[in-house]
Amino acid sequence: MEDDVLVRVKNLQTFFYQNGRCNKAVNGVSFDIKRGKTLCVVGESGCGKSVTASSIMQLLPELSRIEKGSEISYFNNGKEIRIDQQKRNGKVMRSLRGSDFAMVFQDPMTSLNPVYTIGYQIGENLLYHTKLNRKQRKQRSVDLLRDMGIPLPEQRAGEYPHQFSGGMRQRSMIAMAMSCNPKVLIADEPTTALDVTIQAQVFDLIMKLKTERNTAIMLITHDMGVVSELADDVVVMYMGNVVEQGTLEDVFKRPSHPYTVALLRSIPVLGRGRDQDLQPIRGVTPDPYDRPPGCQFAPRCDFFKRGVCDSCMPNETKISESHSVRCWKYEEEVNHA
Ligand SMILES: Nc1ncnc2c1ncn2[C@@H]1O[C@H](COP(=O)(O)OP(=O)(O)OP(=O)(O)O)[C@@H](O)[C@H]1O
Repeated sequence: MEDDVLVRVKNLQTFFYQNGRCNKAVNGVSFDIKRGKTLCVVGESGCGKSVTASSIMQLLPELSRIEKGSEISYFNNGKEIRIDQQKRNGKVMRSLRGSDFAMVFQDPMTSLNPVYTIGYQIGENLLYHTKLNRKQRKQRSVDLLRDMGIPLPEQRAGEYPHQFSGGMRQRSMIAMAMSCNPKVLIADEPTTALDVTIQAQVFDLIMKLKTERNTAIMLITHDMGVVSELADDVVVMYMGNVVEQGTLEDVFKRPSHPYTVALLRSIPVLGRGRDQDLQPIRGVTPDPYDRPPGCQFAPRCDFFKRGVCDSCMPNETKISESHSVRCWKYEEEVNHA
């Protein structure tokens, strides 16, 4: 095992069961989260980004289940901790969450408790995961708020979430997440509720943590512009599958899955010039409870389409050491090479 892999997700399948129907929300997802790297997971709404993150943190919504055959391995000083996904080893996960792995959610107001001060809420995480006494916890909470760029941290630590602006709440959430120096920070659309300038400040902060503390970042976004600025590695998801993954250069310079190509053509990307011709992706995503049997993107694919695409799901094919694609075009090329 390479030393820099901190989380390895292999064939993750997380399904929802409702009224006798099944939604294969995450269906065979594999990737690594590596020390000091930013992995951006990108794809349109409902493709399974958040459910993948919740599966890694073992914080799944009701009605969902991680299926047999799924593997998530956590690495601590090179030692592998594998959680039995069926038994969900709560005690081990609780000790990992907050100390080794932390998560920042889309809307800080849903994660912050309105009746406790910000300082108290940061201190609570320290209480569970460190041996610091009350005074030390208080001091560390103030230091963390200062590190996150919150002015007058001594005073702010004694204030309540409603007294903070949206950007400051998100910074406090990051302070809370970083309180025990986690090795992995999962940020699920952390700037959705913020305006553009504050978004940039929050991303700057996350990137500072990556460089200064060598934290591994898994950043979930639907914004290819953000990906192009921040990612080292990119995972592109569509309807529960990883359709393409590779380094930033692989995915942006040599996009290979028809969905990635369409996604890049449909959004303005910095550096491509003013005359870029934007083309929306035709069609809509299918009903997640009634998915097509073959490639999930086949009904909308304009670039490459064979009969097999409608009937069978392609496997992931490696097209270079760092770059893989789930598309029949590449599977056929590799098999016939
Ligand atoms: N609590 C839930 N109950 C039922 N179905 C859910 C729940 N959460 C997610 N799903 C379903 O799981 C699938 C994946 O959803 P997920 O939230 O992971 O998508 P996403 O890519 O994160 O989208 P967004 O960018 O909108 O957050 C979708 O089909 C969604 O409807």
